[in-house]
Amino acid sequence: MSLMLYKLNASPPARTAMMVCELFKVPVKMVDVNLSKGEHFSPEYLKRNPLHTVPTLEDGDLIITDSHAIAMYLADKYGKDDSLYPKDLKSRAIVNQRLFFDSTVLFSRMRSVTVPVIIEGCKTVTEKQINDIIEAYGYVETYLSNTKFIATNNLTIADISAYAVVSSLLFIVPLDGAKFPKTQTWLNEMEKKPFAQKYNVNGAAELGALLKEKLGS
Ligand SMILES: N[C@@H](CCC(=O)N[C@@H](CS)C(=O)NCC(=O)O)C(=O)O
Repeated sequence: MSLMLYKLNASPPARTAMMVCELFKVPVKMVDVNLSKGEHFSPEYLKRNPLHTVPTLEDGDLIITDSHAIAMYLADKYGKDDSLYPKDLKSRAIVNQRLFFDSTVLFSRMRSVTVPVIIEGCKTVTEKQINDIIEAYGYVETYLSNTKFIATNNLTIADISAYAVVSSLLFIVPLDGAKFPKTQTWLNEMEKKPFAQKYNVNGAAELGALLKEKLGS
């Protein structure tokens, strides 16, 4: 039986889940949830996910409602080896930390812009929001100065989730490649990957266009 992934292409966490499904060749049926039509507030969707967010993964009677938890679960269930989500205790702890960094720093700084602009009709991005995003780029740069990828010297699921968000943040604050050269190189490398071409590039551009339209810029 195939799994169900409820998603929206413009959503960075949904794109993380989509890319992870692609990487692990998960037998999944992807279903669009149109947030602008309020489909995430339908009684059926709220029953599935009381947080009314995308992505939501359904695997039989198991429902997971966070992209990071989805990535961890799919890696454990479908990973052929442990390279994308190491089993070694210390490496796994670092990957987990970077996933939580994505959730609590990168994505939360993105959401602090997208909610007011897309949902509440705010027409400006404040200097504080811009500085917070630049600070977040600095954290990514520091991580990438210590290892080739964001958590270890190999690609892991932490790169997928951070990439989905950073490639979207660029539409709010372009990356200064001279100031953040490791981040620029990492982004370029990530963008070339087939899973990114298939499930990230267009969705990020869609979000960028939506932000531009809402900001009237
Ligand atoms: N921590 C969650 C965040 C998911 C999230 O906030 N998704 C946004 C779209 S990018 C959403 O569904 N927003 C609709 C809402 O909050 O009502 C994850 O990583 O999956």
